[in-house]
Amino acid sequence: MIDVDIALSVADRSRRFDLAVRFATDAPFAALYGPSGSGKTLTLQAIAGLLRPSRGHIRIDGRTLFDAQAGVDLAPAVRRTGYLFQNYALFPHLSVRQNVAFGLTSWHRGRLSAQERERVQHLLESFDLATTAESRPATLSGGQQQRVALARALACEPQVLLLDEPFASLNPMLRQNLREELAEVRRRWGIPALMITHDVEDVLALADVAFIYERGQIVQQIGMHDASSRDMARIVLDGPLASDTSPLKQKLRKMLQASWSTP
Ligand SMILES: Nc1ncnc2c1ncn2[C@@H]1O[C@H](COP(=O)(O)OP(=O)(O)OP(=O)(O)O)[C@@H](O)[C@H]1O
Repeated sequence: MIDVDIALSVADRSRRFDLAVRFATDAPFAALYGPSGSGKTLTLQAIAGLLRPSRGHIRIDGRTLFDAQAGVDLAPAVRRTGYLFQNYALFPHLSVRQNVAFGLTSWHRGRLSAQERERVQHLLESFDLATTAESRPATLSGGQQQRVALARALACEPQVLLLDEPFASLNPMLRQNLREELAEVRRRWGIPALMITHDVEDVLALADVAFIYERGQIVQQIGMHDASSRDMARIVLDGPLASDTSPLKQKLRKMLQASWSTP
């Protein structure tokens, strides 16, 4: 169960943004969906402990990561959240093995215990990366790079995976394959995921529930398995892809618009 109820503000000299979101879900795969600048990344950063909310709480499986009233604010390293950054953010100067080990906090102290070395090796093997373990990320395919990023995110034995637009800037063919791979990994490891996306196809292919963001708030929650045509129309037509012109999305738009306008 992911239980989030937080408010926070960020500001620089000229602007200020207020986030106030509340959701609780036990869905295995939840999408945070909405226009650019609506507060999705700030939400993930707050869950990971990279930003401190001014009020509220964050609980995962009953474990409190943050509670303003009770004065609980766990450090990012002990929150057990597996963060998969946009475009994976692999370290180009580190080998695949070192990138995966980076997910373990002790790596930063400069040495891994025998048990941790074993865990890294196990992750490399599970993700079919053992033969590329000493290579640099740039020499890997897109799929292999995603697997390195996932292995790194899983190294800390997370209670939740936080995925920030995992497929942004990938070509459509690769996207499709990587969606399947991500779904399979998530199932195999049995870890719930929160995924930011701008792509309605990610929501349709992966999400059990979608939280629709607008201007720092969640304005709707849509259960994807029993979504009505009106809900679906909202996702496609009112979402950030309303002006998308790809043929598949245009077709879907027409279909949904028709079903939406049928009494
Ligand atoms: N440190 C900061 N100082 C000031 N404003 C910030 C700061 N961090 C984020 N913002 C602003 O907060 C708003 C929400 O940002 P956020 O990154 O959460 O949006 P998002 O929904 O994830 O967008 P995208 O989908 O484009 O990544 C944006 O207007 C952003 O410019």
